Amino acid sequence: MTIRTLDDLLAEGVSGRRVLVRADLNVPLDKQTGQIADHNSASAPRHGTPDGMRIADDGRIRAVLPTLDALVRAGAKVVVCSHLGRPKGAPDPQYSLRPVAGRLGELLGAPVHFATDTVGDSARSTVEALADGQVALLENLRFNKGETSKDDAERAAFADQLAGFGEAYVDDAFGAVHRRHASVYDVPARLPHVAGRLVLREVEVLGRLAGEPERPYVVVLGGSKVSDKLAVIEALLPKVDRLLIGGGMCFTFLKAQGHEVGTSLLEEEMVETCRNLLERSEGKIMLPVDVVAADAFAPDAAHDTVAADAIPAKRLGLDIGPETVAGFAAALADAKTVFWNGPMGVFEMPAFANGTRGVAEAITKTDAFTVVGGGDSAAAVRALGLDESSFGHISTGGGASLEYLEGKTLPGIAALED
Ligand SMILES: Nc1ncnc2c1ncn2[C@@H]1O[C@H](COP(=O)(O)OP(=O)(O)O)[C@@H](O)[C@H]1O
Ligand SMILES: O=C(OP(=O)(O)O)[C@H](O)COP(=O)(O)O
Repeated sequence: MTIRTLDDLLAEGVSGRRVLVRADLNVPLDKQTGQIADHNSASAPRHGTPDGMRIADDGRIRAVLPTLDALVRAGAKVVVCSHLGRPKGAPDPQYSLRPVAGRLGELLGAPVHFATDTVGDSARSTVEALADGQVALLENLRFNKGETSKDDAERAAFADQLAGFGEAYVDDAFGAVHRRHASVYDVPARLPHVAGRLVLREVEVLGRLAGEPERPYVVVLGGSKVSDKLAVIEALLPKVDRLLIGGGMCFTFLKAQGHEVGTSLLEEEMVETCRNLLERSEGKIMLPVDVVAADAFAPDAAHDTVAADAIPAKRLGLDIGPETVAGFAAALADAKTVFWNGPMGVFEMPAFANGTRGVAEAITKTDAFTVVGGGDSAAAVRALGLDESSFGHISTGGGASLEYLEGKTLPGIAALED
């Protein structure tokens, strides 16, 4: 099995050819409403649009620049596609990629032509009008049911339309390679396909962790995509020495231990799974002993640190508490390999950012090989003003890197193999 690379495609010559690039431009956005405090503007300048959405962190846009720059310099007509957020298969203005087109143009130093639909009239005319070395961005892939459909025929019909925009396909969307979606899985079957620079680099570095990581190997999990990640824990447990669970992930486990979690993020139908995992974990799983519980999901909500087994009924846990941070730091201290995915709390609100900051700092203090994965986790590192160079690798994919570490064959990687 081999995977051809962007360099192979460039060697064939792409001048004047239309190249379809699947990128993961799923950047964190916030609204200019003051709802989320602008605590990170010093380290991460925001890029806004008149319609009110701002890019809180442009790391995922920057990550795809090496691939796009190379194609532009080689004179390709570059058609970029991506998802943003989780719209439900129909246009939804809050998930428009328009602000991303603006920022991508600034970073590339040339305007990016934005199509207001994904495969409709606007996309067709935008792609048609591209000159050599120009870049177009299509509107959010997930505005179309076919992108994420479980029905093969529905995905295929959408993939046929998308593939019509390229003579070759480059996958540089590492953050989405674990998704069996039309643009990731079905389009490469229809076009000559290669891996972009970002995908290659991610696979190379994460390969170090997927093989024989130096021990102790500690994995830290948080964030809010609870059901996605619970599925991964089972496979990871035998490979790790310790698994520290915070963020929105921890409440389903606390519930499984018999504690009430108030109105915290909870996957009721996964409680039994968590109970089984705890029973079989041989003591490897560490959960919070205290949490910061608030009376609302808001930056100015009243909040207190409470014991993890005493969360008041009307409150929700928005961060791990200081005792937990100290315990997690101790569990990390002798690690030789660390993988961290998912913020420990709602770090976007300063009142609930201390857990994420504390655990991130503890990770940087180890002499381990450290990898941070995930759009929001990487954004948190930058937003909290942490030194990016003190981590071994900052991956653009959270779910993708976790599934890669599991040793799974990922649909988006398999689709590139010849
Ligand atoms: N206790 C919590 N309750 C609700 N949301 C949380 C909690 N802790 C963290 N989060 C949220 O999780 C989000 C990131 O989750 P996720 O997408 O899983 O991470 P990543 O993008 O790094 O993979 C952040 O926006 C953060 O606000
Ligand atoms: O943000 C992403 O993943 P991550 O939060 O696991 O890093 C990717 O863009 C994939 O998005 P999805 O989890 O909605 O498929």
